[in-house]
Amino acid sequence: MPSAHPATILIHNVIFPLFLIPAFAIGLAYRVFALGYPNTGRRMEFNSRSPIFSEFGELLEGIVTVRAFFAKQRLLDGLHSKVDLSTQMWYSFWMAIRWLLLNFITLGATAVFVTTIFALSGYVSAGFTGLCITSAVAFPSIYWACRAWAALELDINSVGRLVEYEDLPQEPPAVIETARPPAYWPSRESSNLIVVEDLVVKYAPELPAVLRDVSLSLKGRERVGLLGRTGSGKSTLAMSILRFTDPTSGRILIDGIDITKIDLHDLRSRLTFIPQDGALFSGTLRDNLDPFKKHDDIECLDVLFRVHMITESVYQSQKSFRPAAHAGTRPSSRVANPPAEASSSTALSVTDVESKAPISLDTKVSAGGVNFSQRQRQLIAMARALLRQSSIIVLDEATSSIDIETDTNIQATIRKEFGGSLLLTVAHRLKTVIDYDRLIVLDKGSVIEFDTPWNLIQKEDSIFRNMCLKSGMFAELEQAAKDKAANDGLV
Ligand SMILES: Nc1ncnc2c1ncn2[C@@H]1O[C@H](COP(=O)(O)OP(=O)(O)OP(=O)(O)O)[C@@H](O)[C@H]1O
Repeated sequence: MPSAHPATILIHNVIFPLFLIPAFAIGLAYRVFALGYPNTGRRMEFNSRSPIFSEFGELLEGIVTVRAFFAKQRLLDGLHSKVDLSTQMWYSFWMAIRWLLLNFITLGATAVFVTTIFALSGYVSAGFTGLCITSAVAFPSIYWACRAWAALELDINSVGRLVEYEDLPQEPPAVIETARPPAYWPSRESSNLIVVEDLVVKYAPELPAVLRDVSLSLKGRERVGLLGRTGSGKSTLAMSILRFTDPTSGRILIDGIDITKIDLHDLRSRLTFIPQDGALFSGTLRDNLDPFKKHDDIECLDVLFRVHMITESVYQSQKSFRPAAHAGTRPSSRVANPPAEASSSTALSVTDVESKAPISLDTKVSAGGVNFSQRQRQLIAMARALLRQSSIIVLDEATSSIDIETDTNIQATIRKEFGGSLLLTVAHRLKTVIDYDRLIVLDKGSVIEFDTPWNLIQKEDSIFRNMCLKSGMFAELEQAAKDKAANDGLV
């Protein structure tokens, strides 16, 4: 093989670096396109798609409200515009991909062209030219690297979100072995069963206080109504007792124990909460009533009957087929004597079963209890509370979606069955709580009135009296409050 001419070698060594100029320019162009793409293409499309899913999910959750307010068209238009935007972004995304591919192919062709020019000028050996051209032809495959990189970035974003969720403030550990309350806690005989001291609650450090310096003391076996305008903090106070929100300052003592010092499981297993919309899980009705299988079937049927979920005829027929199924559990003390009001003619005529098939303990419950109405879910929550017989029961507007007739029956059941417990009811109906022992009236997070219904209704400038006057049932409420006070020997 003839050796290269010395002049050629000189030219190679001095002039060849000239090739670096177009190589640098082409490399820079690749970099600009490659870095620009992930910021524009996939992210635009991704960001415009997630609002559709979240809005659709919210829409399904609130479909009843949407229909009630005839907001279907407005929300549909909103959803359509989001779908339009996402489609535009999707189109732009694919156009960006094509644009990127076109640019990369052009850059690859430019690189081949420049190499060829250098080769033709004789400055580069044939072998080196071949190597350069082969490499330049492969340059557009950077395109796939770009797409993979963009996909990786988006996936890493999802991991980033998971890491964020990991850093969210957590509830305290479920079990604090060193601070377990005694088995008899909380005692229903305590004269200071719930004591709230200077309680301040905020939902977030930057938000204003929802409860401000709330102080009160509730006795065992007392029935206390919690009243106030919307947003006054009734639910927050009720939830604070179960530590759904922790105090910003102040404390809540239950039968002498600060509830922040014991574990959540102990606290919540000793109290009963009947929420507005009782949560149910998938399984049978029996599983929902008594998940830990502590009661026999007849006790479960008994409580269903007591809350008017089943009629007396259904109760009697199912009872006869069900001996006490769970050996070793305590026998029902109530079965022999069905509740007085349940055996009355009113109870006999009440049919609370909304479906035609009679409800039994084996009735299937779908996840979330969606095959039961909200009213039935509340009744089941009440039946569960009856089974548990806790010394503290918190009811959050538990009768708000129940018709007047059923409400009357339920109220009678509550009075009879929960007599041995401290009952704290978040109420919207004055009638519900007018014969309670005491009423708490909240306004803007502060307790402004706390007395017996009779004392409050008599007070000329009391907010409770004003509420009664505005209800249009003043005379009836006043009489009920007076009867209650007379019963208690207060008048
Ligand atoms: N999760 C939350 N995050 C932030 N603020 C909240 C939250 N829940 C309630 N609030 C605010 O706390 C205040 C009190 O709400 P709360 O639900 O306790 O009042 P309420 O008297 O029970 O009202 P309602 O009668 O409408 O149920 C309201 O201003 C409400 O906007």
